[in-house]
Amino acid sequence: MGPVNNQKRLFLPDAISIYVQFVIIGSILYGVCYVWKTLNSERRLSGFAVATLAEEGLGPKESYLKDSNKTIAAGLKSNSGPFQIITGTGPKLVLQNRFADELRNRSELDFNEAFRKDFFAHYPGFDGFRASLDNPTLIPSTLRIKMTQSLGLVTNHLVDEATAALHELYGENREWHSIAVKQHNLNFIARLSSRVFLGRPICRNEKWIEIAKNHTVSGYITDWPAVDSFLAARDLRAQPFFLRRIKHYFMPHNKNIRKDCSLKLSPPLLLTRTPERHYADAKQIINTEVERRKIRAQIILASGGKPAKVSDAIGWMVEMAGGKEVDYVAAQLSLTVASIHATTEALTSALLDLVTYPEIIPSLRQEIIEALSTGGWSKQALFKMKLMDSFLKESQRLHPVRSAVWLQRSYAKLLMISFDSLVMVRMIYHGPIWLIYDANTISVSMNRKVMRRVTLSDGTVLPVGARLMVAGGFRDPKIYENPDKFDAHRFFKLREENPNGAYQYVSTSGDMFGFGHGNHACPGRFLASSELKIALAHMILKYDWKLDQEDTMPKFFQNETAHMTNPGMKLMMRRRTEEIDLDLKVDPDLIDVKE
Ligand code: HEM
Repeated sequence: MGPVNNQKRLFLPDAISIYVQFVIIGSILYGVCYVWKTLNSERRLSGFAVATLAEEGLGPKESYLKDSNKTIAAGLKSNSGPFQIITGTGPKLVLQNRFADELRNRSELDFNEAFRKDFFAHYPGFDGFRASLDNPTLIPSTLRIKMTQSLGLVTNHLVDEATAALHELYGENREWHSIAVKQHNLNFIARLSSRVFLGRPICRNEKWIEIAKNHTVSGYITDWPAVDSFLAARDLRAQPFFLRRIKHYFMPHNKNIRKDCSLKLSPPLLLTRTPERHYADAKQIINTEVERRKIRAQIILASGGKPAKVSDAIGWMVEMAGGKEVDYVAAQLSLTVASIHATTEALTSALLDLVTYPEIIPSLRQEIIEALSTGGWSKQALFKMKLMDSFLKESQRLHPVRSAVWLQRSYAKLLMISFDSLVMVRMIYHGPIWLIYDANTISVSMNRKVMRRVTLSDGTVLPVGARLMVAGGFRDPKIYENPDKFDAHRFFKLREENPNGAYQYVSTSGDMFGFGHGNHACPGRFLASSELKIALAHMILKYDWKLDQEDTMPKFFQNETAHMTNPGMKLMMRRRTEEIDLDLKVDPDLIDVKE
């Protein structure tokens, strides 16, 4: 009898132990399932035309990656009903603007799920995106219920912070000088937002401000700071899906957002992640503050007093969570992702409009003076700034974060921008290319995923699993007279003719949804409006602004369907003497506000 072979086999050679065979076969099966699942989700949707820039010899995916807006514009021109575009993460439906109202409150459509795939929430480093996806209702409901109720209280805190931050960030220089305006604005908005999210002293803690900015808005394209987590996601989308899982370890923006997130071996030989740096640092700062507050509240209660009314998001979230286990650190990071980038963009676009149309400055100054002269800062004073409201809405109409067409009034030089400077900011890989704005730009919003089948009024069936977006009517000549003209008074006049609140900055409608529309419309827009009005009131009364004629770089860039102001853009400014005193004389915690 020969030797007995005790080694059991599956399909692999005897020499490989049964356990290793299980691992190998399991991995192969996992790989096959992953490829099958992904291929399935990237398959085109049957029954919907595919938009493509065929006249430029491009296929659907190349068309979208080269110029998403032109591709969408082409689709809208040649289709009267919904059609699909082929993005880096598979097909998406584009619906004509007439469907916006019909879809706005459909419970079959999910907002968060629309982003899960595009923002790689399951990859290391994308913690900010993951936090909002994992707990989709806490933040919107905290903002909708608690923050909106406390806007009066918040106003004084924002004014207090604006006064301190403006002096530190923009300075007192009375000579004309040039500044990289977006970077200043980013710091300014990070300070204001952090005051509302975390209160004092954290909003002035340099480490926290760095986290708040870097988690959403850091990184570099050549020498220009940009939005790291957004760029990391964008780079990944441009990769073939089967390489993403490996390549993300080596891609620059992905490496940045994963900083300190190194792999290490721990028993029993499992690969684990060390905590993400932003998260670990934020946890230390926020937990210390939560402890400090608990102790203060205990002392006040013990002495028979009543703790003060909560005026920031830490307190509101605790109240909303009602004792449930919540990761407040992840929630704070998620708030910064949702708010700081968009509000910085809005402020920077508004300043650009201000220097491009300086004739509006005297009227804005006059309105601020009148609004504040009868009772100082309050929610009501902000409401009285109706021209400012209209100016902000017009700025958003022409430059929504999700899209815009830049009216090149004073920028003839831009048209001569050299090919070289575009190449300088051309994206690595075959990813999207930054562009200066052109008239083909189309605004899209209302990103949703179909969770249950939806039949539209025209009979079109939206299949389960499809992701969709709706085209806006921001420049529709049937809705807006001279739609390409910047008219700071446009919404002021419309508001006078229709006093139903429809034309306020924070109102959304089926054609103009810079803040989205329907049950997922931006719940932070009321805060954004207050922040922007307070910031601009200070900036307009305390400083003169003008274009920097030396700065010939493009003012806006396009990245897929998102649009952003140039992070390197420069403006000229100098300190002036304000007509009225804008600064609070009393600690906002001591001002009694009736909401
Ligand atoms: C000017 C600044 C801002 C703009 C232009 C903006 C724009 C938007 C847009 C377009 C959406 C999608 C809505 C939809 O698809 O219907 C959205 C959602 C959201 N925004 Fe904003 N936003 C701004 C500021 C803020 C701020 C300051 C916060 C936080 C305080 C915030 C928190 C959110 C949240 C949590 C959502 C998700 C809502 C949900 O899940 O239902 N945003 N925003």
